[in-house]
Amino acid sequence: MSADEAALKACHERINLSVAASHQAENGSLTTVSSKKSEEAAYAFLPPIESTDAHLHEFAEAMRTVAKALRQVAEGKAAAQAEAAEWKRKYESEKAVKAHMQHSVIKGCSNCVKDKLEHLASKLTLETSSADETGCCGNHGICSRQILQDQCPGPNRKSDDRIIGRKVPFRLSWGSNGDKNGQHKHDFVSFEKGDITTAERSNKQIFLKWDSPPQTVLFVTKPNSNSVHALCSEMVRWLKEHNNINIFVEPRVSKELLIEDSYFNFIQTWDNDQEMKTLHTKVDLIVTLGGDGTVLWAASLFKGPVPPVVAFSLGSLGFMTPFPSEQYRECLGNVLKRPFTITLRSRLQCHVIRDAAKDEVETGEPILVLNEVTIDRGMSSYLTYLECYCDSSFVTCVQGDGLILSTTSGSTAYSLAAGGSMVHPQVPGILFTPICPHSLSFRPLILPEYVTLRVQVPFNSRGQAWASFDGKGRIQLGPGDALICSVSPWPVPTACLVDSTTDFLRSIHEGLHWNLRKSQALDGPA
Ligand SMILES: NC(=O)c1ccc[n+]([C@@H]2O[C@H](COP(=O)([O-])OP(=O)(O)OC[C@H]3O[C@@H](n4cnc5c(N)ncnc54)[C@H](O)[C@@H]3O)[C@@H](O)[C@H]2O)c1
Ligand SMILES: Nc1ncnc2c1ncn2[C@@H]1O[C@H](COP(=O)(O)OP(=O)(O)OP(=O)(O)O)[C@@H](O)[C@H]1O
Repeated sequence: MSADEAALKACHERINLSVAASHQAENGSLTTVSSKKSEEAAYAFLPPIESTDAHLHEFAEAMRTVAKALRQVAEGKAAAQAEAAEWKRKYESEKAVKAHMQHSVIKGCSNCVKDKLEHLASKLTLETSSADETGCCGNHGICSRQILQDQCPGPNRKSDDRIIGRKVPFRLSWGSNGDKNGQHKHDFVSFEKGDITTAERSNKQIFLKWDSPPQTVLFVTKPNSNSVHALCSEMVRWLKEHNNINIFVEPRVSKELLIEDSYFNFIQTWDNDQEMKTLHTKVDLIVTLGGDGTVLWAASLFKGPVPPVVAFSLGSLGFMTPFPSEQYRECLGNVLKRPFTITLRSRLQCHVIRDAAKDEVETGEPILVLNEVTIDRGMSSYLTYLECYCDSSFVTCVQGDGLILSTTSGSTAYSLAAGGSMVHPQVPGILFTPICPHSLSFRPLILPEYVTLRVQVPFNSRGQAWASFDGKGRIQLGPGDALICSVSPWPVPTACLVDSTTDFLRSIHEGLHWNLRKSQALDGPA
Protein backbone atom coordinates (compact mmCIF):
# COMPACT_ATOMS: atom_id res chain seq x y z
CA MET A 1 0.00 0.00 0.00
CA SER A 2 1.43 3.44 -0.95
CA ALA A 3 1.74 6.37 1.52
CA ASP A 4 -1.23 8.16 -0.11
CA GLU A 5 -3.41 5.10 0.14
CA ALA A 6 -2.46 4.67 3.77
CA ALA A 7 -3.40 8.32 4.45
CA LEU A 8 -6.77 7.85 2.71
CA LYS A 9 -7.46 4.74 4.70
CA ALA A 10 -6.64 6.62 7.91
CA CYS A 11 -9.13 9.34 6.89
CA HIS A 12 -11.84 6.73 6.38
CA GLU A 13 -11.12 5.32 9.79
CA ARG A 14 -11.25 8.74 11.43
CA ILE A 15 -14.66 9.42 9.88
CA ASN A 16 -15.95 6.06 11.03
CA LEU A 17 -14.68 6.76 14.55
CA SER A 18 -16.23 10.28 14.64
CA VAL A 19 -19.60 9.05 13.42
CA ALA A 20 -19.57 6.15 15.89
CA ALA A 21 -18.67 8.53 18.72
CA SER A 22 -21.49 10.88 17.78
CA HIS A 23 -24.00 8.01 17.79
CA GLN A 24 -22.78 6.93 21.17
CA ALA A 25 -23.07 10.47 22.58
CA GLU A 26 -26.61 10.89 21.28
CA ASN A 27 -27.62 7.60 22.81
CA GLY A 28 -30.73 7.03 20.76
CA SER A 29 -32.13 10.56 21.02
CA LEU A 30 -34.09 12.26 18.23
CA THR A 31 -30.92 13.69 16.70
CA THR A 32 -29.68 10.22 15.67
CA VAL A 33 -31.84 10.54 12.57
CA SER A 34 -30.19 13.76 11.50
CA SER A 35 -26.78 12.38 12.38
CA LYS A 36 -27.43 9.38 10.13
CA LYS A 37 -28.29 11.81 7.38
CA SER A 38 -25.05 13.66 8.04
CA GLU A 39 -23.21 10.38 7.90
CA GLU A 40 -24.77 9.54 4.54
CA ALA A 41 -23.98 13.04 3.30
CA ALA A 42 -20.41 12.69 4.52
CA TYR A 43 -19.91 9.37 2.76
CA ALA A 44 -21.45 10.76 -0.39
CA PHE A 45 -18.57 13.22 -0.42
CA LEU A 46 -15.90 10.58 -0.08
CA PRO A 47 -14.12 9.68 -3.28
CA PRO A 48 -13.00 6.12 -3.92
CA ILE A 49 -9.50 5.34 -2.65
CA GLU A 50 -6.97 6.35 -5.26
CA SER A 51 -3.43 7.41 -4.83
CA THR A 52 -3.34 11.05 -5.92
CA ASP A 53 -2.76 14.32 -4.04
CA ALA A 54 -5.99 15.74 -5.48
CA HIS A 55 -7.93 13.03 -3.74
CA LEU A 56 -6.21 13.75 -0.47
CA HIS A 57 -7.42 17.32 -0.78
CA GLU A 58 -10.93 16.15 -1.56
CA PHE A 59 -10.72 14.00 1.50
CA ALA A 60 -9.75 16.94 3.64
CA GLU A 61 -12.82 18.79 2.30
CA ALA A 62 -14.96 15.76 3.11
CA MET A 63 -13.55 15.65 6.64
CA ARG A 64 -14.50 19.29 7.11
CA THR A 65 -18.01 18.55 5.87
CA VAL A 66 -18.26 15.72 8.37
CA ALA A 67 -17.01 17.95 11.17
CA LYS A 68 -19.58 20.58 10.16
CA ALA A 69 -22.40 18.04 10.05
CA LEU A 70 -21.49 16.68 13.48
CA ARG A 71 -21.36 20.20 14.89
CA GLN A 72 -24.83 20.87 13.45
CA VAL A 73 -26.12 17.72 15.13
CA ALA A 74 -24.70 18.87 18.46
CA GLU A 75 -26.19 22.34 17.99
CA GLY A 76 -29.57 20.83 17.12
CA LYS A 77 -29.52 18.70 20.21
CA ALA A 78 -28.59 21.65 22.45
CA ALA A 79 -31.42 23.73 20.93
CA ALA A 80 -33.94 20.90 21.46
CA GLN A 81 -32.87 20.55 25.08
CA ALA A 82 -33.13 24.28 25.65
CA GLU A 83 -36.62 24.30 24.11
CA ALA A 84 -37.73 21.36 26.24
CA ALA A 85 -36.43 23.10 29.36
CA GLU A 86 -38.26 26.27 28.38
CA TRP A 87 -41.57 24.41 27.93
CA LYS A 88 -41.08 22.66 31.27
CA ARG A 89 -40.39 25.98 32.97
CA LYS A 90 -43.48 27.52 31.39
CA TYR A 91 -45.60 24.56 32.49
CA GLU A 92 -44.27 24.75 36.06
CA SER A 93 -44.92 28.42 36.26
CA GLU A 94 -48.50 28.09 34.87
CA LYS A 95 -49.11 25.37 37.42
CA ALA A 96 -47.85 27.60 40.22
CA VAL A 97 -50.12 30.45 39.06
CA LYS A 98 -53.15 28.18 38.97
CA ALA A 99 -52.32 26.85 42.43
CA HIS A 100 -52.23 30.40 43.78
CA MET A 101 -55.49 31.26 42.08
CA GLN A 102 -57.29 28.36 43.67
CA HIS A 103 -56.36 29.60 47.12
CA SER A 104 -56.99 33.25 46.70
CA VAL A 105 -59.20 35.88 45.19
CA ILE A 106 -56.95 38.76 44.63
CA LYS A 107 -56.86 42.03 42.85
CA GLY A 108 -53.40 43.62 42.67
CA CYS A 109 -50.02 43.56 41.06
CA SER A 110 -47.66 40.60 41.18
CA ASN A 111 -45.68 42.08 44.00
CA CYS A 112 -48.81 42.59 46.11
CA VAL A 113 -49.69 39.00 45.42
CA LYS A 114 -46.34 37.84 46.68
CA ASP A 115 -46.42 40.02 49.75
CA LYS A 116 -49.85 38.95 50.73
CA LEU A 117 -50.06 35.30 49.78
CA GLU A 118 -48.81 34.27 53.18
CA HIS A 119 -51.78 36.00 54.80
CA LEU A 120 -54.38 34.59 52.49
CA ALA A 121 -55.09 31.23 54.01
CA SER A 122 -57.93 32.55 56.16
CA LYS A 123 -59.23 35.18 53.70
CA LEU A 124 -61.46 34.67 50.70
CA THR A 125 -61.31 38.16 49.20
CA LEU A 126 -58.72 40.86 49.44
CA GLU A 127 -59.40 44.34 48.23
CA THR A 128 -56.43 46.67 47.77
CA SER A 129 -57.70 50.05 48.75
CA SER A 130 -55.10 52.06 46.82
CA ALA A 131 -55.34 49.92 43.71
CA ASP A 132 -55.88 51.66 40.40
CA GLU A 133 -58.10 50.52 37.56
CA THR A 134 -55.65 47.86 36.39
CA GLY A 135 -55.28 46.52 39.87
CA CYS A 136 -51.80 47.80 40.49
CA CYS A 137 -51.06 49.06 43.98
CA GLY A 138 -48.36 51.43 42.70
CA ASN A 139 -46.15 50.54 45.65
CA HIS A 140 -43.54 48.42 43.89
CA GLY A 141 -41.83 50.60 41.36
CA ILE A 142 -42.24 49.06 37.91
CA CYS A 143 -45.18 46.67 38.17
CA SER A 144 -45.98 44.03 35.64
CA ARG A 145 -49.33 44.14 33.92
CA GLN A 146 -50.36 41.02 35.78
CA ILE A 147 -54.03 41.17 36.76
CA LEU A 148 -55.56 38.41 38.83
CA GLN A 149 -59.27 39.00 38.71
CA ASP A 150 -60.83 35.61 39.14
CA GLN A 151 -64.08 36.08 41.06
CA CYS A 152 -63.01 39.58 41.97
CA PRO A 153 -65.98 41.75 42.96
CA GLY A 154 -64.27 45.08 42.20
CA PRO A 155 -66.48 48.10 41.51
CA ASN A 156 -66.01 48.39 37.73
CA ARG A 157 -65.74 44.75 36.80
CA LYS A 158 -68.03 43.11 34.29
CA SER A 159 -69.32 39.68 35.18
CA ASP A 160 -67.38 38.01 32.30
CA ASP A 161 -64.17 39.81 33.27
CA ARG A 162 -62.50 36.62 34.44
CA ILE A 163 -58.79 35.79 34.29
CA ILE A 164 -57.28 38.07 31.69
CA GLY A 165 -53.88 36.53 31.89
CA ARG A 166 -50.63 36.67 33.68
CA LYS A 167 -47.21 37.61 32.48
CA VAL A 168 -44.97 34.90 33.83
CA PRO A 169 -41.72 35.87 35.51
CA PHE A 170 -38.59 35.04 33.58
CA ARG A 171 -34.85 35.30 33.82
CA LEU A 172 -32.31 36.44 31.30
CA SER A 173 -29.01 34.64 31.34
CA TRP A 174 -25.78 34.99 29.52
CA GLY A 175 -22.61 33.00 29.41
CA SER A 176 -18.96 33.73 29.19
CA ASN A 177 -16.32 31.33 28.00
CA GLY A 178 -13.67 32.77 30.25
CA ASP A 179 -11.72 29.68 31.12
CA LYS A 180 -9.66 27.54 28.83
CA ASN A 181 -11.74 24.39 28.84
CA GLY A 182 -14.65 26.31 27.37
CA GLN A 183 -16.98 25.92 30.32
CA HIS A 184 -19.67 28.53 30.44
CA LYS A 185 -20.25 30.60 33.50
CA HIS A 186 -23.81 31.87 33.73
CA ASP A 187 -24.97 35.02 35.39
CA PHE A 188 -28.66 35.31 36.01
CA VAL A 189 -30.68 38.40 36.35
CA SER A 190 -34.16 38.12 37.65
CA PHE A 191 -36.88 40.12 35.94
CA GLU A 192 -39.75 39.25 38.19
CA LYS A 193 -41.36 42.61 37.60
CA GLY A 194 -41.66 41.67 33.97
CA ASP A 195 -39.96 44.53 32.15
CA ILE A 196 -36.53 44.22 30.64
CA THR A 197 -34.30 47.18 31.29
CA THR A 198 -30.63 47.81 30.57
CA ALA A 199 -30.46 50.83 32.86
CA GLU A 200 -28.05 49.07 35.22
CA ARG A 201 -25.75 47.92 32.42
CA SER A 202 -25.21 51.15 30.56
CA ASN A 203 -21.55 51.82 29.89
CA LYS A 204 -20.32 54.62 32.11
CA GLN A 205 -17.13 56.61 31.94
CA ILE A 206 -14.45 54.79 33.92
CA PHE A 207 -12.40 56.60 36.59
CA LEU A 208 -9.08 55.52 38.00
CA LYS A 209 -8.28 56.60 41.57
CA TRP A 210 -5.00 55.63 43.19
CA ASP A 211 -5.23 54.11 46.66
CA SER A 212 -1.75 55.43 47.38
CA PRO A 213 0.56 57.58 45.23
CA PRO A 214 2.10 55.69 42.28
CA GLN A 215 5.81 54.96 42.67
CA THR A 216 7.07 53.47 39.42
CA VAL A 217 6.75 54.76 35.86
CA LEU A 218 7.83 52.96 32.66
CA PHE A 219 8.86 55.16 29.72
CA VAL A 220 8.32 53.81 26.18
CA THR A 221 9.71 56.12 23.52
CA LYS A 222 9.82 56.34 19.74
CA PRO A 223 13.35 55.48 18.55
CA ASN A 224 15.62 57.63 16.37
CA SER A 225 14.06 60.93 17.35
CA ASN A 226 16.16 63.65 18.98
CA SER A 227 13.15 65.58 20.23
CA VAL A 228 11.71 62.45 21.86
CA HIS A 229 15.07 61.60 23.45
CA ALA A 230 15.48 65.14 24.82
CA LEU A 231 11.98 65.19 26.25
CA CYS A 232 12.44 61.75 27.78
CA SER A 233 15.56 62.72 29.69
CA GLU A 234 13.89 65.97 30.88
CA MET A 235 10.77 64.14 32.08
CA VAL A 236 12.78 61.44 33.85
CA ARG A 237 14.72 64.10 35.77
CA TRP A 238 11.55 65.96 36.68
CA LEU A 239 9.75 62.84 37.91
CA LYS A 240 12.75 61.78 40.02
CA GLU A 241 13.43 65.19 41.52
CA HIS A 242 9.87 66.39 42.13
CA ASN A 243 8.01 63.18 42.79
CA ASN A 244 10.74 60.67 43.74
CA ILE A 245 9.42 58.22 41.16
CA ASN A 246 11.27 55.01 40.22
CA ILE A 247 11.89 54.88 36.49
CA PHE A 248 11.93 51.92 34.11
CA VAL A 249 12.98 52.33 30.47
CA GLU A 250 13.62 49.95 27.59
CA PRO A 251 17.21 48.55 27.39
CA ARG A 252 17.94 50.73 24.33
CA VAL A 253 16.88 53.91 26.14
CA SER A 254 18.78 52.92 29.28
CA LYS A 255 22.00 52.74 27.25
CA GLU A 256 21.28 56.08 25.57
CA LEU A 257 20.63 57.86 28.86
CA LEU A 258 23.68 56.40 30.58
CA ILE A 259 25.91 57.48 27.68
CA GLU A 260 24.44 60.95 28.01
CA ASP A 261 24.94 61.33 31.77
CA SER A 262 25.88 59.10 34.70
CA TYR A 263 23.18 60.97 36.66
CA PHE A 264 20.74 58.40 35.21
CA ASN A 265 22.28 55.54 37.20
CA PHE A 266 19.04 55.13 39.13
CA ILE A 267 16.97 54.08 36.10
CA GLN A 268 16.03 50.43 35.81
CA THR A 269 15.54 48.19 32.80
CA TRP A 270 15.25 44.47 32.01
CA ASP A 271 17.71 42.00 30.53
CA ASN A 272 15.52 39.27 29.12
CA ASP A 273 11.97 38.26 28.21
CA GLN A 274 11.46 36.53 31.53
CA GLU A 275 12.09 39.78 33.42
CA MET A 276 9.92 41.67 30.98
CA LYS A 277 7.03 39.32 31.70
CA THR A 278 6.98 40.48 35.33
CA LEU A 279 7.02 44.17 34.42
CA HIS A 280 3.29 44.61 35.00
CA THR A 281 3.78 43.67 38.65
CA LYS A 282 6.29 46.51 39.18
CA VAL A 283 5.03 49.36 37.00
CA ASP A 284 2.19 51.66 38.14
CA LEU A 285 2.02 53.77 35.02
CA ILE A 286 3.36 53.75 31.46
CA VAL A 287 4.32 57.02 29.78
CA THR A 288 4.67 56.90 25.99
CA LEU A 289 6.44 59.55 23.95
CA GLY A 290 5.74 59.29 20.23
CA GLY A 291 2.73 58.68 18.01
CA ASP A 292 0.09 55.95 17.88
CA GLY A 293 2.77 53.47 16.81
CA THR A 294 4.51 53.98 20.16
CA VAL A 295 1.30 53.20 22.04
CA LEU A 296 0.95 50.04 19.93
CA TRP A 297 4.55 49.16 20.75
CA ALA A 298 4.05 49.76 24.49
CA ALA A 299 0.94 47.56 24.47
CA SER A 300 2.85 44.81 22.64
CA LEU A 301 5.37 44.61 25.52
CA PHE A 302 2.58 43.30 27.77
CA LYS A 303 1.19 39.88 26.91
CA GLY A 304 -1.12 39.97 29.93
CA PRO A 305 -2.33 42.82 32.16
CA VAL A 306 -1.30 46.33 31.12
CA PRO A 307 -0.79 49.23 33.56
CA PRO A 308 -2.53 52.52 32.66
CA VAL A 309 -0.91 54.36 29.74
CA VAL A 310 -0.41 58.13 29.61
CA ALA A 311 0.36 58.86 25.97
CA PHE A 312 2.10 62.12 25.05
CA SER A 313 1.72 63.23 21.49
CA LEU A 314 4.93 63.48 19.45
CA GLY A 315 3.62 62.05 16.22
CA SER A 316 1.50 63.25 13.32
CA LEU A 317 -2.06 61.98 14.00
CA GLY A 318 -2.37 61.06 17.66
CA PHE A 319 -5.62 59.08 17.92
CA MET A 320 -4.40 57.39 21.04
CA THR A 321 -2.03 60.12 22.26
CA PRO A 322 -4.19 62.87 23.76
CA PHE A 323 -1.64 64.50 26.10
CA PRO A 324 0.24 67.59 24.81
CA SER A 325 3.96 67.05 25.49
CA GLU A 326 4.57 70.78 26.13
CA GLN A 327 2.37 70.57 29.21
CA TYR A 328 3.82 67.38 30.62
CA ARG A 329 4.33 68.78 34.17
CA GLU A 330 0.70 69.72 34.61
CA CYS A 331 -0.59 66.54 32.91
CA LEU A 332 1.64 64.13 34.84
CA GLY A 333 1.04 66.04 38.09
CA ASN A 334 -2.71 65.52 37.64
CA VAL A 335 -2.43 61.85 36.71
CA LEU A 336 -0.13 61.08 39.65
CA LYS A 337 -2.20 62.88 42.25
CA ARG A 338 -5.83 62.96 41.16
CA PRO A 339 -8.42 60.52 39.85
CA PHE A 340 -8.55 60.50 36.04
CA THR A 341 -10.76 59.02 33.36
CA ILE A 342 -9.59 56.10 31.26
CA THR A 343 -10.60 54.40 28.04
CA LEU A 344 -10.49 50.62 28.29
CA ARG A 345 -9.26 49.63 24.85
CA SER A 346 -9.92 46.00 24.09
CA ARG A 347 -7.29 43.88 22.34
CA LEU A 348 -7.66 40.86 20.08
CA GLN A 349 -5.85 37.64 20.85
CA CYS A 350 -4.80 35.65 17.82
CA HIS A 351 -3.62 32.08 17.37
CA VAL A 352 -2.28 30.59 14.18
CA ILE A 353 -3.22 26.96 13.63
CA ARG A 354 -1.24 25.04 11.10
CA ASP A 355 -3.02 22.75 8.66
CA ALA A 356 -6.26 23.12 10.59
CA ALA A 357 -8.06 20.30 8.81
CA LYS A 358 -5.80 17.77 10.51
CA ASP A 359 -4.67 19.45 13.69
CA GLU A 360 -7.17 21.32 15.85
CA VAL A 361 -4.69 21.93 18.67
CA GLU A 362 -3.85 25.57 19.31
CA THR A 363 -0.15 26.21 19.41
CA GLY A 364 1.94 28.82 21.19
CA GLU A 365 1.03 31.92 23.17
CA PRO A 366 -1.58 34.20 21.64
CA ILE A 367 -0.44 37.29 19.77
CA LEU A 368 -2.19 40.37 21.14
CA VAL A 369 -3.12 43.33 18.95
CA LEU A 370 -4.49 46.72 19.94
CA ASN A 371 -5.42 47.84 16.41
CA GLU A 372 -5.97 44.86 14.14
CA VAL A 373 -4.83 41.63 12.62
CA THR A 374 -4.67 41.73 8.83
CA ILE A 375 -4.74 38.70 6.56
CA ASP A 376 -3.66 39.75 3.10
CA ARG A 377 -2.15 38.50 -0.12
CA GLY A 378 1.37 39.71 0.74
CA MET A 379 3.65 39.51 -2.30
CA SER A 380 1.27 37.25 -4.18
CA SER A 381 -0.49 38.72 -7.19
CA TYR A 382 -3.43 36.29 -6.85
CA LEU A 383 -6.65 37.12 -5.02
CA THR A 384 -6.61 35.95 -1.41
CA TYR A 385 -9.23 33.32 -0.83
CA LEU A 386 -10.25 33.08 2.82
CA GLU A 387 -13.03 31.12 4.48
CA CYS A 388 -14.44 32.91 7.53
CA TYR A 389 -16.39 31.47 10.43
CA CYS A 390 -17.92 33.22 13.43
CA ASP A 391 -18.10 30.70 16.28
CA SER A 392 -19.45 27.70 14.39
CA SER A 393 -21.39 29.68 11.77
CA PHE A 394 -20.03 30.22 8.29
CA VAL A 395 -19.70 33.96 7.60
CA THR A 396 -18.39 34.28 4.06
CA CYS A 397 -15.49 33.67 1.70
CA VAL A 398 -13.24 36.65 1.11
CA GLN A 399 -11.92 37.03 -2.41
CA GLY A 400 -9.88 40.17 -2.70
CA ASP A 401 -6.74 41.69 -1.22
CA GLY A 402 -7.51 40.45 2.25
CA LEU A 403 -9.40 40.95 5.48
CA ILE A 404 -8.95 43.12 8.56
CA LEU A 405 -10.17 41.98 11.97
CA SER A 406 -10.00 45.14 14.01
CA THR A 407 -10.69 46.34 17.52
CA THR A 408 -12.82 49.42 17.91
CA SER A 409 -9.61 51.36 18.76
CA GLY A 410 -8.21 50.19 15.43
CA SER A 411 -11.38 51.29 13.61
CA THR A 412 -9.75 54.64 12.81
CA ALA A 413 -6.58 53.00 11.44
CA TYR A 414 -6.27 50.48 8.57
CA SER A 415 -9.91 49.40 8.82
CA LEU A 416 -11.01 52.99 8.17
CA ALA A 417 -8.81 53.14 5.07
CA ALA A 418 -10.47 49.94 3.83
CA GLY A 419 -13.97 51.41 4.21
CA GLY A 420 -14.88 50.33 7.75
CA SER A 421 -16.87 52.50 10.15
CA MET A 422 -15.25 54.60 12.83
CA VAL A 423 -16.34 53.20 16.17
CA HIS A 424 -15.97 54.71 19.64
CA PRO A 425 -13.20 52.73 21.37
CA GLN A 426 -15.41 51.74 24.28
CA VAL A 427 -18.04 50.10 22.07
CA PRO A 428 -17.55 46.36 22.54
CA GLY A 429 -17.11 44.70 19.15
CA ILE A 430 -14.87 43.26 16.46
CA LEU A 431 -14.77 44.90 13.04
CA PHE A 432 -14.74 42.58 10.03
CA THR A 433 -13.51 44.70 7.14
CA PRO A 434 -12.55 43.32 3.71
CA ILE A 435 -9.64 44.87 1.81
CA CYS A 436 -10.53 45.56 -1.84
CA PRO A 437 -13.08 42.73 -2.11
CA HIS A 438 -13.75 41.65 -5.68
CA SER A 439 -17.50 41.81 -5.18
CA LEU A 440 -20.02 44.64 -5.26
CA SER A 441 -21.88 43.72 -2.12
CA PHE A 442 -19.25 42.97 0.48
CA ARG A 443 -20.02 45.57 3.14
CA PRO A 444 -17.96 45.62 6.35
CA LEU A 445 -19.48 44.06 9.48
CA ILE A 446 -19.23 44.77 13.18
CA LEU A 447 -19.60 41.63 15.29
CA PRO A 448 -20.19 41.36 19.03
CA GLU A 449 -17.15 41.14 21.29
CA TYR A 450 -17.92 37.66 22.61
CA VAL A 451 -17.51 35.77 19.32
CA THR A 452 -14.52 33.79 18.13
CA LEU A 453 -13.54 34.28 14.51
CA ARG A 454 -11.74 31.77 12.37
CA VAL A 455 -10.16 32.74 9.07
CA GLN A 456 -8.91 29.79 7.08
CA VAL A 457 -6.95 29.43 3.87
CA PRO A 458 -8.77 26.63 2.05
CA PHE A 459 -6.88 23.90 0.22
CA ASN A 460 -8.19 25.11 -3.10
CA SER A 461 -6.70 28.59 -2.57
CA ARG A 462 -4.31 29.51 -5.38
CA GLY A 463 -1.84 31.30 -3.16
CA GLN A 464 -0.62 31.79 0.36
CA ALA A 465 -1.93 34.45 2.72
CA TRP A 466 -0.05 36.55 5.26
CA ALA A 467 -1.14 37.63 8.72
CA SER A 468 0.29 40.77 10.29
CA PHE A 469 -0.33 42.12 13.76
CA ASP A 470 -0.69 45.87 14.30
CA GLY A 471 1.19 46.23 11.04
CA LYS A 472 4.10 44.08 12.24
CA GLY A 473 5.39 40.50 12.42
CA ARG A 474 4.15 38.92 9.21
CA ILE A 475 3.33 35.20 9.39
CA GLN A 476 2.68 33.08 6.32
CA LEU A 477 -0.54 31.06 6.18
CA GLY A 478 -0.56 28.13 3.76
CA PRO A 479 -3.57 26.14 2.54
CA GLY A 480 -5.19 24.47 5.53
CA ASP A 481 -3.79 26.99 8.03
CA ALA A 482 -6.15 29.13 10.06
CA LEU A 483 -6.11 32.18 12.25
CA ILE A 484 -8.32 32.18 15.34
CA CYS A 485 -9.20 35.52 16.84
CA SER A 486 -11.21 36.65 19.86
CA VAL A 487 -11.26 39.54 22.32
CA SER A 488 -8.50 39.25 24.89
CA PRO A 489 -9.24 39.50 28.60
CA TRP A 490 -6.38 42.04 28.87
CA PRO A 491 -7.39 45.49 27.55
CA VAL A 492 -5.12 48.52 27.41
CA PRO A 493 -6.31 51.24 29.80
CA THR A 494 -5.34 54.63 28.35
CA ALA A 495 -5.65 57.83 30.36
CA CYS A 496 -7.99 60.42 28.84
CA LEU A 497 -7.18 64.09 28.59
CA VAL A 498 -10.86 64.98 29.12
CA ASP A 499 -12.98 61.85 28.81
CA SER A 500 -13.33 58.95 26.42
CA THR A 501 -15.91 60.55 24.13
CA THR A 502 -14.44 64.07 24.07
CA ASP A 503 -10.99 62.66 23.28
CA PHE A 504 -12.38 60.38 20.52
CA LEU A 505 -14.32 63.19 18.85
CA ARG A 506 -11.35 65.55 19.10
CA SER A 507 -9.12 62.99 17.42
CA ILE A 508 -11.45 62.45 14.47
CA HIS A 509 -12.01 66.20 14.08
CA GLU A 510 -8.38 67.25 14.41
CA GLY A 511 -6.67 64.12 13.10
CA LEU A 512 -8.91 63.36 10.12
CA HIS A 513 -10.79 66.66 9.63
CA TRP A 514 -13.91 64.55 9.74
CA ASN A 515 -16.86 66.06 7.87
CA LEU A 516 -15.13 69.38 7.43
CA ARG A 517 -16.97 71.53 4.93
CA LYS A 518 -17.19 75.26 4.33
CA SER A 519 -20.52 76.59 5.63
CA GLN A 520 -23.05 77.65 3.00
CA ALA A 521 -23.43 81.38 2.50
CA LEU A 522 -26.54 82.93 4.07
CA ASP A 523 -27.64 84.63 0.85
CA GLY A 524 -29.33 82.48 -1.76
CA PRO A 525 -32.73 80.89 -2.46
CA ALA A 526 -35.16 81.15 0.48
N1 LIG B 1 -3.75 51.93 4.46
C1 LIG B 1 -3.62 52.22 5.73
O1 LIG B 1 -4.25 53.10 6.28
C2 LIG B 1 -2.69 51.41 6.56
C3 LIG B 1 -1.84 50.47 5.98
C4 LIG B 1 -1.01 49.74 6.81
C5 LIG B 1 -1.03 49.95 8.19
N2 LIG B 1 -1.88 50.86 8.72
C6 LIG B 1 -1.98 51.07 10.16
O2 LIG B 1 -0.77 51.35 10.76
C7 LIG B 1 -0.79 50.75 12.02
C8 LIG B 1 0.58 50.64 12.57
O3 LIG B 1 0.92 51.94 12.97
P1 LIG B 1 2.44 52.40 13.05
O4 LIG B 1 2.45 53.76 13.64
O5 LIG B 1 3.23 51.33 13.69
O6 LIG B 1 2.84 52.43 11.55
P2 LIG B 1 3.14 53.70 10.63
O7 LIG B 1 4.29 54.45 11.19
O8 LIG B 1 3.18 53.19 9.24
O9 LIG B 1 1.85 54.61 10.85
C9 LIG B 1 0.59 54.34 10.34
C10 LIG B 1 -0.35 55.51 10.59
O10 LIG B 1 -1.52 54.98 11.18
C11 LIG B 1 -1.87 55.78 12.28
N3 LIG B 1 -2.54 54.99 13.29
C12 LIG B 1 -2.06 53.94 13.99
N4 LIG B 1 -2.99 53.49 14.84
C13 LIG B 1 -4.07 54.28 14.68
C14 LIG B 1 -5.36 54.30 15.26
N5 LIG B 1 -5.73 53.42 16.16
N6 LIG B 1 -6.23 55.24 14.84
C15 LIG B 1 -5.89 56.13 13.90
N7 LIG B 1 -4.70 56.15 13.30
C16 LIG B 1 -3.79 55.23 13.68
C17 LIG B 1 -0.57 56.33 12.82
O11 LIG B 1 -0.81 57.52 13.56
C18 LIG B 1 0.20 56.56 11.56
O12 LIG B 1 -0.05 57.83 11.04
C19 LIG B 1 -1.44 49.43 11.78
O13 LIG B 1 -1.96 48.88 12.94
C20 LIG B 1 -2.48 49.81 10.77
O14 LIG B 1 -3.71 50.09 11.37
C21 LIG B 1 -2.69 51.59 7.92
N1 LIG C 1 9.86 51.88 21.72
C1 LIG C 1 9.86 51.49 20.45
N2 LIG C 1 10.67 50.51 20.02
C2 LIG C 1 10.68 50.11 18.73
N3 LIG C 1 9.88 50.64 17.80
C3 LIG C 1 9.04 51.61 18.17
C4 LIG C 1 8.97 52.07 19.52
N4 LIG C 1 8.05 53.05 19.58
C5 LIG C 1 7.54 53.16 18.34
N5 LIG C 1 8.14 52.31 17.50
C6 LIG C 1 7.85 52.15 16.08
O1 LIG C 1 8.22 53.35 15.42
C7 LIG C 1 7.30 53.64 14.39
C8 LIG C 1 6.87 55.08 14.45
O2 LIG C 1 6.32 55.37 15.69
P1 LIG C 1 5.09 56.34 15.87
O3 LIG C 1 3.94 55.89 15.07
O4 LIG C 1 4.88 56.50 17.33
O5 LIG C 1 5.66 57.69 15.33
P2 LIG C 1 5.23 58.52 14.06
O6 LIG C 1 5.17 57.62 12.87
O7 LIG C 1 6.15 59.68 14.01
O8 LIG C 1 3.83 59.05 14.51
P3 LIG C 1 2.42 58.86 13.78
O9 LIG C 1 2.21 57.38 13.81
O10 LIG C 1 1.47 59.62 14.61
O11 LIG C 1 2.59 59.40 12.39
C9 LIG C 1 6.13 52.68 14.59
O12 LIG C 1 6.16 51.72 13.56
C10 LIG C 1 6.38 52.00 15.89
O13 LIG C 1 6.03 50.63 15.88
